[in-house]
Amino acid sequence: MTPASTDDVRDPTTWSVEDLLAAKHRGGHHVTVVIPARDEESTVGSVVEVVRRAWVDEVPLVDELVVIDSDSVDATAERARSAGAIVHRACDIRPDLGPAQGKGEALWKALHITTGDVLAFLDADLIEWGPHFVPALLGPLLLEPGIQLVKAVYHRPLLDATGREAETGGRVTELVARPLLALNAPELAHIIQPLSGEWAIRRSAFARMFVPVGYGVEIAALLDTTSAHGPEAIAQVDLGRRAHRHHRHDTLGPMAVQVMAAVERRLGERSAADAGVVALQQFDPVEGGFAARWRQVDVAERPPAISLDPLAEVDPRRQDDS
Ligand SMILES: O=c1ccn([C@@H]2O[C@H](COP(=O)(O)OP(=O)(O)O[C@H]3O[C@H](CO)[C@@H](O)[C@H](O)[C@H]3O)[C@@H](O)[C@H]2O)c(=O)[nH]1
Ligand SMILES: O=C(O)[C@H](O)COP(=O)(O)O
Repeated sequence: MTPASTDDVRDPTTWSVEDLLAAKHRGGHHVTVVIPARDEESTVGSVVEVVRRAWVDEVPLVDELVVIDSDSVDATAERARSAGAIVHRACDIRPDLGPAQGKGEALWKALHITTGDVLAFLDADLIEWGPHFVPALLGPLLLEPGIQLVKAVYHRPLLDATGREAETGGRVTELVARPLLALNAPELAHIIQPLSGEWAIRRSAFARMFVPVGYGVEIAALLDTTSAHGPEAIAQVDLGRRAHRHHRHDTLGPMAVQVMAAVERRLGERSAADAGVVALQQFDPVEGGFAARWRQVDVAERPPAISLDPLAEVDPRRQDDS
């Protein structure tokens, strides 16, 4: 097997926390970590706590730690707040813009209430991971001015019900995202985890993008960064190993639709996605045949945040300077 030797995969052990703090100070950067969370009461508290202890309390690398509560019906918000995060409900941010639900919506809404010029995203369902994720994701943005987007690379096991490693995970990655990139954007085929939920981006770049409200947000950010800045503006960082909660196969269908719709939009193709909602029909085996089950999959996109709020691209601490 060829090792992950693509030239752009950074080894985060080659920079120190002192290097990052110095670069952050020199560049006048303000760093925000955003954790989107929908019904993650069992894990969000520990994700917040680990980041807060390491990078807010002990080392001043992260200036703002925010959880966007994405329509949770469990105790996600309470757990995140008591672990030390600032918590906003996605639906309470700019309610004048109308309702939408999904992971991309949570990240897009974060643009309207956060202050960092550098944004790092972490999923809230992480099981195996570590505090090193944060400085690793931030490194290329703080140390290399030409980098706009940083994607995490990791070994991602598929865990069975007992937590045992059954095989390699990333089912939508392998069956949908990677084939789509091979067909339509071969200049991104070297991205090892195109759908990784752990990524970092400059506010100025993210605020200029159309953002799919659902799980299309990662592939859209990759394609849009490439269109605006070229593939060389994307760095990958090796984070080691990461495990998360797995979806059932049938709930990955809507995720796949959202990833495909985001790519189709960027190819300028007309498709069912133009309607904003795609009806996905799935089938359950029942006695004597199959029962159809319909899922309405939201493939809408939010416009660039700066088109609604010109200040969304500016670190709000600096707005008074102008
Ligand atoms: O409506 C939603 C759905 C999910 N999430 C949160 O988003 C993160 C990732 O969601 P999850 O359902 O765990 O996604 P994965 O199955 O892990 O999907 C992978 O692939 C997706 C498709 O590209 C990415 O968006 C994910 O970040 C990436 O981890 C988690 O913190 C969720 O709580 C929301 O905030 N709102
Ligand atoms: O990123 C993906 O491909 C999906 O989230 C599925 O991941 P999993 O197969 O590791 O659960």
